[in-house]
Amino acid sequence: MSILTRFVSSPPDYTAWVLLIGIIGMPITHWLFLRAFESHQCKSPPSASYRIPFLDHTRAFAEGGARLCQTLKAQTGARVPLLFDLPGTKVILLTSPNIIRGTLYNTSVFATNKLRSRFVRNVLKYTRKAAKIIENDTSGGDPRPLPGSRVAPNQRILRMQHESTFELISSKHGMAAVSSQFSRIFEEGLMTHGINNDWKEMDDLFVFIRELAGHSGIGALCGPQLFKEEPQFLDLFWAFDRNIHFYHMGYPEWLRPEAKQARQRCMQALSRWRRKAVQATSGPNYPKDKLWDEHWGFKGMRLRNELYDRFGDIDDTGRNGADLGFLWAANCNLVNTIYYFILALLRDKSVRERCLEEMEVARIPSETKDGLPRFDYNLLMKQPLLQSVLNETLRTEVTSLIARTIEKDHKIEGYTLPKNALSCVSIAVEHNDKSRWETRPGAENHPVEQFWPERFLDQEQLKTKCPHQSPQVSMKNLEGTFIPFGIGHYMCPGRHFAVRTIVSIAAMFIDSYDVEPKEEDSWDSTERDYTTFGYAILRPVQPMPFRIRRKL
Ligand code: HEM
Repeated sequence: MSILTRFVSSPPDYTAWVLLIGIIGMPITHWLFLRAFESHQCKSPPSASYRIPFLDHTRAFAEGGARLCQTLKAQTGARVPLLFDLPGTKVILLTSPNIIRGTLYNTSVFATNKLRSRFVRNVLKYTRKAAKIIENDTSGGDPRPLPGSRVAPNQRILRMQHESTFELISSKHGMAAVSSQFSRIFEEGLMTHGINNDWKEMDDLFVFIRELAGHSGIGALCGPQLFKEEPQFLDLFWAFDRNIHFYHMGYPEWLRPEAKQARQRCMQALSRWRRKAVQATSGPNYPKDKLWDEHWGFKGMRLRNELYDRFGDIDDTGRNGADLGFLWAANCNLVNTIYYFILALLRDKSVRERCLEEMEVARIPSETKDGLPRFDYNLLMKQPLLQSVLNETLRTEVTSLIARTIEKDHKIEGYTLPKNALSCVSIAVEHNDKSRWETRPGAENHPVEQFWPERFLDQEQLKTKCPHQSPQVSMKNLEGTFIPFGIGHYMCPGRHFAVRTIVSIAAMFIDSYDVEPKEEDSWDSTERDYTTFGYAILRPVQPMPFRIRRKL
């Protein structure tokens, strides 16, 4: 009897049937058993702490600012993913280096496109169709598309933005061009204040630096024409920055007319600026290789406009939004970091003097008429204390939230992160985790809340090994813990430009000017205005009246 006939014989051949069911059923049973075992092993993330269920978490994310900061910081040190159950969305807070590395590097599961799309629609006023282009681009910014992505090469808007803007600003020549324009505008601005060898009293150090650095940041990227189109641009820009959470949440504009007006006027000015730049540079004699000119500012701004020509759905409003978004990303953290870094150097005489010694190593002859100093940037950046103070400034001040959507169920450290939830890493939480920062060698007596300028110096080398050698910066065990620019594929594309610019500006300023607070204790205020928490570095609350003079 053939095998097949044994299944259709009468009476039935029960042995054959039992064998067949066993052969097919065993692997299935095995698979089901494994699945059940795995899901039993992988728990759902526990809920983040709250006082009033549901309400506390919803209110924190809806309101943002100080309430969100408090709610997130209360979870510091959790070491497991924590769930915030919000109406219609689950947000999973990811903490600890293992979990952060295991998620943010995994770009096929932890994606940015849907969140970017929401941001450009709500904050930057893209049309639905234009936002869809961003949403559909799952290919990432690298030359090779991310695994699993099938976006057509001519629809890879992220890649094109990387090529036109981010790679250019990170390149040796691009970075030097924009950074030197930044310094030029900053120094010209300083000169207009007429500060000489006599003390001059001023109202607020933060406003003073922010004006100078804001003009420089926007002028270095867009050239001088934008401020001619809208002399109030900087004030409107900072008003836009203050309202970023309001826009992002999609609240109706009529609730805050000043927010509506600030964004509208910024975008109108950008529209006029771009139209004029196109007109002035469309002739055949325009030197397209120039990295910087008076019309476009940075070449990347012109290339961005040309790239949008390839996307019919990105109209004038979309381009205004795209440019405003880029200006915002470039300046919202940079400008305030310059302020806090300069403040850290001014506040502590011993640190300032040691940093001035380090700067001497990098000094090069100044050729400028104003006598302002010049430094070799590469040498400046190698100076350990300067690096440590800058890192400590970034550690204590950066508050950004790094958000992704979870594209499929993902298991990590015994927990299942559910598909369609939102994952979120809080830089402020990671930068304030005592269990990681206070256990570093030599850091036991330096609480995370404290600004400790030497935190990033190798304390072991300083104290035990070679106390006579000049100190080294140590980033040991900080991967996934110190993340001011994010981590992984979507890390900040402006980070090299930012560091170079911050250090150059601070060195020039500290070397050339004496600055004193009018009221001694105002130097130490750590009070912050939390309005931009999660998006950008916070502003100080108290004005800081000061006196300033050119060094003798
Ligand atoms: C102290 C200064 C800065 C800090 C602390 C900072 C921090 C960050 C962080 C945390 C992110 C999010 C990364 C992620 O989602 O994984 C980011 C994104 C970004 N940053 Fe920066 N940034 C700074 C300066 C700059 C500058 C100077 C530029 C431009 C010249 C810039 C351009 C951008 C852009 C365009 C993005 C979005 C990238 C994307 O969509 O993939 N940033 N930055």
